[in-house]
Amino acid sequence: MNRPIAQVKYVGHKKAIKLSHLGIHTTRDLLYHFPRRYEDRRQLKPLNQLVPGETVTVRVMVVSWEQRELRPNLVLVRAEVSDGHHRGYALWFNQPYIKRRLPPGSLVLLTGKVSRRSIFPEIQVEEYELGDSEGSSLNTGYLVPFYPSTAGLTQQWFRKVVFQALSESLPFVEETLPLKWRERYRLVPLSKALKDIHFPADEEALRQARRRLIYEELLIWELALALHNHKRRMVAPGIAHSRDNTLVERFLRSLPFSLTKAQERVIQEIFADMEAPRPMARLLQGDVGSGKTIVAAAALLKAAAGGWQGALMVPTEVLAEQHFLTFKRLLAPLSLPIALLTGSTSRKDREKILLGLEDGYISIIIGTHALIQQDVNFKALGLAVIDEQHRFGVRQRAELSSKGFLPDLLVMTATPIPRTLALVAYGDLDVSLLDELPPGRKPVLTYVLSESQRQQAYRLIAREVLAGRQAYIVCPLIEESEVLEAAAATAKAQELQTKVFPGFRIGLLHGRMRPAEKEEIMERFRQGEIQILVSTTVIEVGVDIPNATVMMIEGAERYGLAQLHQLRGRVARSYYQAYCFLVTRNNDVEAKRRLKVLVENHDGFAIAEADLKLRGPGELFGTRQHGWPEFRLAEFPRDLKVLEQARKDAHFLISSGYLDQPEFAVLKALAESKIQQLKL
Ligand SMILES: Nc1ncnc2c1ncn2[C@@H]1O[C@H](COP(=O)(O)OP(=O)(O)OP(=O)(O)O)[C@@H](O)[C@H]1O
Repeated sequence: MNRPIAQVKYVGHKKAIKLSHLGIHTTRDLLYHFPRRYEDRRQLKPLNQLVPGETVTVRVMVVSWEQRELRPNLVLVRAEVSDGHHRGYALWFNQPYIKRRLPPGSLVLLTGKVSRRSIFPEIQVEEYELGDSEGSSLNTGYLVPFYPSTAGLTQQWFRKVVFQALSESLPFVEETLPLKWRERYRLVPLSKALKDIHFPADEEALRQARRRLIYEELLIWELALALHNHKRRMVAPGIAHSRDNTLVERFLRSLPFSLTKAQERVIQEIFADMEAPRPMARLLQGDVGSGKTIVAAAALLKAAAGGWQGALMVPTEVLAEQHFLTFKRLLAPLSLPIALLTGSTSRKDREKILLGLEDGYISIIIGTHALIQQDVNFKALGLAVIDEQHRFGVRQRAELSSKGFLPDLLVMTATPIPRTLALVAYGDLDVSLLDELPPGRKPVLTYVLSESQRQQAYRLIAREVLAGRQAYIVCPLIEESEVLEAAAATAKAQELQTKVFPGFRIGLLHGRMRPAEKEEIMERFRQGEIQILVSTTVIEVGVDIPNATVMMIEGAERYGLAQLHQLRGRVARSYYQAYCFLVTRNNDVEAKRRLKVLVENHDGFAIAEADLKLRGPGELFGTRQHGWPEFRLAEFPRDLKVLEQARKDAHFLISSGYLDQPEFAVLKALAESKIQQLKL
């Protein structure tokens, strides 16, 4: 199974390089490179039974060719084909060389979409295969696999090589699940599952193969997380923070408000964990504006009061700066040394800070991923807090913790994640919930507007600004182009300043600005000097300016619901009534229907569930690489039940000691290599 792929027949050096681009280096990798779809080629239809609009595969002979230039740069090549009884046509566009590949008389399998202009059907060919070529039996007559591929590797070649690799290695496949375990869930053996996932005899065989492989994939994932945490907790005792809360209590009394019940409860849960000698691993979930910052401050302060250092890592510089200012203000009476470290900290300051962290002078450090760079060392890191974790991965979390010796870990997220999904993304963390907003918060009045109705929003913005409040106007999301996004925001700000709000002070914020510029703009907005802030989504997470009461989002249909809820959360942070306008294209009925969810719901969890159903978990977390694990077969929420079972099983296998039995050795090794791969 672990043989280099180049040793498999038909592969060779050149193809091996191509395969490596797909992450395939060994036979095992190839066998775990699963088809992305299958095509039912068990019954090839005769040409006279084709229905326009359907995608079919037919086996035909090429009779003759013709070629026509339909317009400049559009060449049609058309073959008359026959299935022995009936006539039809096969079409290719701009591929005149096809004629040479398939001279009259060639037997060929054509896959494509059917249309009918005359009495004979036409097939616009998406794929063709020589019908009598070597290995053709792999390409027809059953559920035919289609692989994720790359240039220069055809589907036929893939099928041939996978088949070859299967026949060479199936006898040596090491079963990962002992018979008894498989019987419990009625799972097929691994060798059968691997064969059937590539070349299933029928739908049922495919279903069983997938069931088996999904369970295995999730079990290995859960085992890796559980083993990692188990070790973390067992290897050595963690830090037992001091039980003396004098300083924390003084701090809490100094706040201009009293804590909500939920904040009190959550702080107690966190403190109990911190005082215990076991390393804390806790996820704090709280809807936007529920007051997570105070909770983090209390925990960091508790660590610092007992002589340990605390670190708070956040995803953006804007946010780091904001938290730094808040903490400085909140903790000023306690005269604790606090520092800010981001990518734009000057070299001189950075050196000073690194020294302060090493000799223990700095008690609390706030920063971006600049905190996990190699040369950052702590004297005694006792608590690591990570805010907005879905922007980081499991790995960054581990990197920050590794700066101390088993420090307590608190992960905070504002994206309300359904409990079960949190398990996938965060693994084995205990969960605390801030399920209450500070008193007096009114739901944000939310309206969906067409572009042609935008004047309504402008009128309300004018009214609010005149009353002393402030507004955000967020420009449309342009994926993968910060440059275009910045340009659009700049143009928008100009238009608003000259045409719509000439009397108001308008500011501009986008991702292409230097961090110092961004900070300055945010500070001027915070001070009320800027009245309307035109921005890209850089303000999405965590920005806290209670005087802002209007959020207008252009091109709202481009955002996920959970993301819009985040943005709207920027204006629900005070006693003032706040407003949110979601502007979409005229007549986009579908978008309007989707956005209605936000008009009707103010609870982040309900919105996240709705978003999950509509767009899938990758979107819920922003983009794919943001900490959401990639699975080969498992999909969420579809496979949540299996995941929960796998999680229970992983814990049982570890706590019962079964995992150390020889029959589970293969499984354990796979889980351990997963830990390596994740760099936990
Ligand atoms: N118990 C409370 N009573 C009144 N106001 C509070 C309370 N707790 C926090 N606040 C205030 O509510 C606002 C939101 O708090 P905070 O920024 O901590 O929210 P958050 O949970 O981090 O939200 P987000 O996810 O949007 O960043 C802040 O202005 C904060 O000072």
